[in-house]
Amino acid sequence: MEKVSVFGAGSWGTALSYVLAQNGQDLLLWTHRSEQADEINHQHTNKRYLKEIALPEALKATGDLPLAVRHADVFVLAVPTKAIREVCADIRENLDKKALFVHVSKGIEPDSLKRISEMIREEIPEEWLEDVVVLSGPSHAEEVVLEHPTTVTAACEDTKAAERVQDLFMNHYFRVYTNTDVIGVEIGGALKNIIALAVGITDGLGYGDNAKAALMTRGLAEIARLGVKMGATPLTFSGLSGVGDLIVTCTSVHSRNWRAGKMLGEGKSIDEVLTEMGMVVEGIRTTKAAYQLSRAYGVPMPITDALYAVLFENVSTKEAVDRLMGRMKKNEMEDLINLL
Ligand SMILES: NC(=O)C1=CN([C@@H]2O[C@H](COP(=O)(O)OP(=O)(O)OC[C@H]3O[C@@H](n4cnc5c(N)ncnc54)[C@H](OP(=O)(O)O)[C@@H]3O)[C@@H](O)[C@H]2O)C=CC1
Ligand SMILES: O=C(CO)COP(=O)(O)O
Repeated sequence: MEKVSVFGAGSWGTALSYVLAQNGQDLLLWTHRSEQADEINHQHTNKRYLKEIALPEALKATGDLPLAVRHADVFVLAVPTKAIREVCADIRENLDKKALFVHVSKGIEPDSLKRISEMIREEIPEEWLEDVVVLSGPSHAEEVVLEHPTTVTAACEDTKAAERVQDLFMNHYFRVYTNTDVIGVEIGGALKNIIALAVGITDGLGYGDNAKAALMTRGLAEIARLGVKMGATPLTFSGLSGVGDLIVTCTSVHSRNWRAGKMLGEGKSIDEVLTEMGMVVEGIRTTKAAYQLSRAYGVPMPITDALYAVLFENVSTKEAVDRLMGRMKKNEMEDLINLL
């Protein structure tokens, strides 16, 4: 049994706490809302994020961040990318021992263009940081808490650290693999949200499965192109955190990114979509970061460019699709050959 604190009690932090509590880990879930901690401790629900799901009684929550830091040797960060630095800074203020940091968020920071493991390493002094492991893959919280079979990957250059995380989470419905390609796993997990937004848009516009397959296939090509230029292993993109997560996010009604895209395609504004969603839609900020990354690395990313134009340049969704279809002709394998 390990002492684990999860930071962030949204859908994913709560679902992962469900798994950890069921696995018999000594688990504490931190939320910045103390009334939510009360609900989890006394009613064993987190209705705002997971509706009527009954949480295990062993899943204890707190609104006291210093207590959560003192409690554990393993910290699981489950807040949106935008909140990672703030939560790390609060943890840092209370640290007095080394800890293993696990992050489960899927995004890239615009402007700095940092991946989340890089942000954590910038915020937590080396003397307190045992290592950083990323846990990622096709895994909607709503299905994990129903104990439906789910597979993810734990990535760290140090295989032993990845295996420790594998042992923490693995059970009969939550299967965890390991991987040493942190860059590939983080890039795949973050950038699939862009493609899910784009697929949602085409669904909202009334286009069919041909458009969906086109975006998923060419989306994976542009994600891999960028990822490999950044140092990822090409094969990672055919794994759980690559094509696996791309499939689940582009095809599931649970995906906030897909749902947001669909509403945009139906003609709603970004503000209307975000208000209606009430949960994080990571792909919006990540589109900005990926647009910047494509320029920084000199990698063409036409789908990202089209979505950027919709989100930040007021181009209509229909016009963005027409621009994508009207691009110059090319050989399908042209850039992919270089990945081998
Ligand atoms: N949901 C899923 O199935 C999966 C999500 N992920 C990733 O996990 C990450 C978290 O997503 P998810 O749980 O779904 O998001 P949600 O929107 O469901 O929840 C986010 C949680 O973080 C809290 N939060 C936001 N900002 C802060 C802050 N500054 N300090 C403390 N807490 C904060 C929110 O609090 P409040 O209630 O006050 O807003 C909320 O509890 C994302 O990067 C997502 O891509 C990965 C795999 C699966
Ligand atoms: O990453 C996810 C599933 O693996 C969740 O995707 P959404 O954030 O689009 O809901």
